[in-house]
Amino acid sequence: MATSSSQTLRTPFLKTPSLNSKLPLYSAFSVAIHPTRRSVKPLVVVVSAAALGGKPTVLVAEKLGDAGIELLKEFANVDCAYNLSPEELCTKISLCDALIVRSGTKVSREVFESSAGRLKVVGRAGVGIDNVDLAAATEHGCLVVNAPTANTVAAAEHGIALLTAMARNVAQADASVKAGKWQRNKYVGVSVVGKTLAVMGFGKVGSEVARRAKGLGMHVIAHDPYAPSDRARAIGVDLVSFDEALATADFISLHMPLTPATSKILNDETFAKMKKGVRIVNVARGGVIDEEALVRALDAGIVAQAALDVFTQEPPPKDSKLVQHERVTVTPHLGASTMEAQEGVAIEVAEAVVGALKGELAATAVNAPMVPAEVLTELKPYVELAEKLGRLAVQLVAGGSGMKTVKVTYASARGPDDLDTRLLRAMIIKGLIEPISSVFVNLVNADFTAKQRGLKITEERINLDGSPESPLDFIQVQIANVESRFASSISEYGEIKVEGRVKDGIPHLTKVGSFDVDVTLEGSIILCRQVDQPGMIGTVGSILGEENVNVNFMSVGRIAPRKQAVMAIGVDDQPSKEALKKIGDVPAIEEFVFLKL
Ligand SMILES: NC(=O)c1ccc[n+]([C@@H]2O[C@H](COP(=O)([O-])OP(=O)(O)OC[C@H]3O[C@@H](n4cnc5c(N)ncnc54)[C@H](O)[C@@H]3O)[C@@H](O)[C@H]2O)c1
Ligand SMILES: O=C(O)[C@H](O)COP(=O)(O)O
Repeated sequence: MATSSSQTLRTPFLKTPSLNSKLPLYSAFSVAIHPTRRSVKPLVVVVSAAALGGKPTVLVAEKLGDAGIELLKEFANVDCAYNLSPEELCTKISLCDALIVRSGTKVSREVFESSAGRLKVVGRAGVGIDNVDLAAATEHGCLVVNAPTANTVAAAEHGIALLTAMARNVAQADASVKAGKWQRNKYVGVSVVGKTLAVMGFGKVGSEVARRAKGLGMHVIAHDPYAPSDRARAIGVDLVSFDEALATADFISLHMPLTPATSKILNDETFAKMKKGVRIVNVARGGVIDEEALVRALDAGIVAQAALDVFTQEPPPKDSKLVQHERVTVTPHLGASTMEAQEGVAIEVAEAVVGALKGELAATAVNAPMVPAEVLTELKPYVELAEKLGRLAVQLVAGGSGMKTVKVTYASARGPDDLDTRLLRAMIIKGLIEPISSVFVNLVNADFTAKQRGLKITEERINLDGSPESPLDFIQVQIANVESRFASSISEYGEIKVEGRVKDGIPHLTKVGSFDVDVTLEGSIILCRQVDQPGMIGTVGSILGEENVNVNFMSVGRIAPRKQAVMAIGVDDQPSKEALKKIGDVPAIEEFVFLKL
């Protein structure tokens, strides 16, 4: 195998722009850490900032706390339009960059389709995102953020309020007194002290309910297949199986999300496993209970009482047997409705939406992978390198040869667990796909978009010896089974190959095919293969100079002196067709290609 050497020529008149100034808006990012989260896990969000030319427009489709509206107004045009029909929402959305909702608005696939790519972020001013079609959001590259912490206490307090109100028949007795009656014997309640409460779903709300219930003197158990046992131990709660929870609880309080696995998790079969006379509280989601089965369980005396804040259909039908049931206490989805919680979620969601529109990280993104802040800071220049290598590689593919398999190699001295490559992979996919399609690719939809286009991305690591100071030594992108517009970019194994490194914080192209080169990945690049001979740099340089095209970097990689060489020229401006033709006409130049970054 021929070895190649390289010589680098940096034009002295060129000043190196700062990395940030070179970052395109659509890939700009920074770090945000949510201050109130127990484990701080910022998320990377790479969001189009197409709207940043002017002020973006945020549609607020449900009542949001004033503090959140004020925050949004500092950055965006805010359109507050409540009670929109699904059709009105679809019409309006095409003019909006962001949408903020609570649980009352269905953000369906049609909404994303109607936005025609303009909608970049959906903010859910609360926890549950079951009213947002997450798959459709991801497919459309739309980030979904929520406000996961600010209403936790409100929901837990409401759960406790319902539990105690139910136990003492407060709502029924209140209605009775207002109807002019005085029924002291009818409304004898039950005490909660010493009773067993099963908290189903031991997350944020569930654990706060458990804490409060312990304060009421209840014996608290919990079922949650994913909850850490040390959190339960710290609160003095035993984690038990689903069946054990059902069989031993006097009260059951539901706090799991509505997912395919939890849908109608309380049904005829599971009610039959409960202790006779059990009391049920639901401030999670209506859909976790089979509501007809609950009516049957109430009528059969299995369930003594239920207190419900949430329903399968909201608002529930007026003649709902469940709502009208004498032993059922209901509230209209008020769990998060305290002054404090609404101000909190408004600020939490407004900050996340504004940040996402600016292309920053969102700590509360629900459809983008997590990348810890420190990893992100380190990877920043490599993120740019990854995207540009993808852009270069795809432009080398000859038209009509298709692109099915891409292999990415990361060479690093870091241990395998010490390098998170998801962000890099997403940026390579962005670089590969955007130049050949109208699809906007970001961290949210990169893997999906690649899969949809039948593009198989395989990743490999080369473990290097030496100091693991920098996260990566080089990144290599290879496209297999294609022809190239620049034959010299085909490696000895028959694939298009480009390789790059970060030098002094700047991404460089360091290999094309089997040729070593060295050119900064700024502006655009001309690659020429020529017979190595004196005067070539000058000849091509003066053709570009005559055209007033600024050359920012040049390097020549050659197999051996006076044999074939690849010259890589970084240019700030796009040369005219005539200039490119003149370069092609230089007798010693065997092939050349112009690549836009
Ligand atoms: N009524 C309201 O106004 C109101 C307010 C806030 C939250 N909520 C709802 O309360 C629920 C909990 O919210 P959160 O903030 O505590 O969420 P969370 O994500 O912090 O907690 C949910 C917990 O449920 C667990 N879980 C998942 N699947 C489960 C299963 N099959 N069985 C048992 N546990 C399971 C998870 O492991 C997690 O610990 C959500 O449905 C949310 O939408 C309602
Ligand atoms: O999931 C939530 O945060 C609660 O159900 C609150 O919903 P809301 O914002 O519609 O009150």
